[in-house]
Amino acid sequence: MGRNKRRSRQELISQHEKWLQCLEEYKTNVYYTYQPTINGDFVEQNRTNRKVQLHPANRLSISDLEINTFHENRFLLCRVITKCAKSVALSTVIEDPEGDAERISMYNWLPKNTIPASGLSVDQVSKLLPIGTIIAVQNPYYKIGEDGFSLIRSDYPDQITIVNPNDSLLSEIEWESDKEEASKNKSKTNKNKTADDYRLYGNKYFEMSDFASAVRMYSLGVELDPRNVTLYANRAEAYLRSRQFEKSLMDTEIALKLDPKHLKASIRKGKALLNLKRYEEAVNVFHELLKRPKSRNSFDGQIRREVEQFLKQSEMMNSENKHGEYDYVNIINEFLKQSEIVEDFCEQDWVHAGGPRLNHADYISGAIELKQGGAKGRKWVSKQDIPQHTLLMVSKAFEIVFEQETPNFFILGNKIQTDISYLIPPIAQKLRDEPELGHEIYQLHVGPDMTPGKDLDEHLLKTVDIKRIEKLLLYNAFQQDNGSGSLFKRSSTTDVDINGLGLWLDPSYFNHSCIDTNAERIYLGDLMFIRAQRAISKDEDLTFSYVSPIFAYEKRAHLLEKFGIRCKCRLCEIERAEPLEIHLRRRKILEHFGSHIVPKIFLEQEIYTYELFLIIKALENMISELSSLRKEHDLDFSSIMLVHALDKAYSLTGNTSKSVSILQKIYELLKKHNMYEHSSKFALSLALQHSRLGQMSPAKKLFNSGLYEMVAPIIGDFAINISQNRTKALRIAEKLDPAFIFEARYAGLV
Ligand SMILES: C[S@@+](CC[C@H](N)C(=O)[O-])C[C@H]1O[C@@H](n2cnc3c(N)ncnc32)[C@H](O)[C@@H]1O
Repeated sequence: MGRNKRRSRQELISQHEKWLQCLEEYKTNVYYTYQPTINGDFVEQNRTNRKVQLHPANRLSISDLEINTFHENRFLLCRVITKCAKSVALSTVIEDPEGDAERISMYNWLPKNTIPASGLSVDQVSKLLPIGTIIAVQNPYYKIGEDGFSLIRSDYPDQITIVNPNDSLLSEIEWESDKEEASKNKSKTNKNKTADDYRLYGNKYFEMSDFASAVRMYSLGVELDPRNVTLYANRAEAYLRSRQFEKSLMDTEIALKLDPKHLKASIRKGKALLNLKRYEEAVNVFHELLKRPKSRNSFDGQIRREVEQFLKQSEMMNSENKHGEYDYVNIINEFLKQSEIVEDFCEQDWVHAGGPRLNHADYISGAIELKQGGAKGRKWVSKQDIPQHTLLMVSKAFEIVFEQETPNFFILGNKIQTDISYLIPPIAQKLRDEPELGHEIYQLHVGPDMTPGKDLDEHLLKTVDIKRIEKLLLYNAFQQDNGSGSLFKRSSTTDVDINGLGLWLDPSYFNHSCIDTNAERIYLGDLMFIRAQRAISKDEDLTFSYVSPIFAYEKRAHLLEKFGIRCKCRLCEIERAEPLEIHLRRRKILEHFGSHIVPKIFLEQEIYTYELFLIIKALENMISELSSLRKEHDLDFSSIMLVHALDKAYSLTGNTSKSVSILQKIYELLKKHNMYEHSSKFALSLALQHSRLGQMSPAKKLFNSGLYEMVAPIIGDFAINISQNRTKALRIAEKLDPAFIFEARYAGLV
């Protein structure tokens, strides 16, 4: 047997810690070859994934496990005692109530495409199953690993249930290691601890930002003295810091019952309410607080100013939430401020400060409603006629990961993009902290293989179900850089180039269409603003495009396939019906454009004058051929980028007059389809071209149109000929594209 024998708890932990250190140091350099099974998952044997009833009679201990045995219909109750590591499987060390420890490898916890090595840091991965999490491993398999030591293996995330500490399953369970810890503590000096001792311990942990331990200490204090107001008030703050807002609110309410005038408990109650999106109640709490006389409870100076600030914020969020009134100029400023690049003194480098998460409220217009319907499932529908550019919805991301928050690796030469595996750990953590959120998030579409959220029972809605989170992200996550909505991408001249991958709940019920959409979205940091793209009639299904219609059919179809969508919009139907030769020819032209012309024109490769003329000729021929391939000219989006390149090439030669007519044609096409994100750019380019030709009157008209088309999707409809409005629009445009507005000023258009 020798090496097969089970290792001690200490050996297991120290071995695992070495492994964690190795992962932290080498990150993606650890490369694994792997052979996925036919269905693509890592499944060792085609064993059953039958659910086991979590009844004490079915419980196993580590000492009951037999090597090479699949313990069908049994479950192992255990607790995580080390941080999780992720290579191919997620691995950690667990203990059972009897005090035995063993390592466990859990497969298929993160999507396959993140393997080899996902690039998630140890801390990010640890959010999946933090230390102390109690799990029930169903149908555990016990085996000898490649290193000759034993391990528990689980192949299906839905076979691992995270057990709530209050679950009745645990009522009879006593953890041996807790008893040992308690007796160790007792044998030390702290035999007669008081509630106040625990308060002080809690405060110490709090100062070290270990909020979970602080909560534990305050709770021990509460057990000794259930009427101790300070303990509840302190625990409320520790809960706030760990973003457990329901629990925080509950503690503030107990504290305020015991002492209705408790200042800190009241402030914390307001903060918890604000975070729970109960804005009006938060306003009332802060408002009441400010009525207090200045001297009371030393309620003046700094604290009073803080409460005034919170009142202001709650009032703002309340009005945003109720009336959809947002201060766009301020929000854009906040966004830019939080997107700034700052100096990292440790690394002696310049880095992004972190993603721009903006503190603003959600809003849903009363003119729309969520309905169940047809083959596409749930959908937003207009309840009345809605004018163009009306604000339909504002939504803050449930969770978002910005590019610069993830290490950008190159594995075998390919940049690994932010993918949904980065979102799974923070969402798992959020649901663990606030299980009530499961109600909302689990209603999202999860594809055909899983039970719909509406059919899940109350208990399942409160569990952390990794497989379900992965699925719902596959169908609902938005990539900000997918060709629509990323506001600052409109300009190649701003420094701001921050994209995130996020989950927005209410916007997830907008269905897709490539063209003929009636809604459009833009992002500012983690906020998504959705407006009516055109005038909408009563009872219309509301749609926006998940992928830009400017993408070629093949690319759109490929992206949409991931959502399980075979799009039936006008554009897709026409393109699908086109003969193969036309497809191939178009693809060939676009490929040639992408590989030969884009680098010269857009990526600023060196270019000689004679080359420029050759490129212009080639582009003219390509544009004319693309146009002849598409009979419905109002749907000829394929040459948009080519026209853009042609315009730039003409500008480089100094021959402006030639680009005007060709730009004009594309501009009209884009405007016809209300594609303002692109049309505004063409209008502004056209304005500059006209001004270069000395045609100031059309130049100014086009400049105004471009300005309107750029700004109206952000702030809503406005009369551009009113000077006050124009000034505001210019202020916003200047932030989005400072270089362009500078040029326009120089050309006398502003
Ligand atoms: C983000 S969700 C949209 C809300 C979804 N209808 C629901 O009931 O939850 C995306 C899913 O909606 C459905 N869907 C959206 N647009 C569609 C379309 N144009 N054609 C078919 N199905 C569509 C697909 O099932 C897709 O995976």
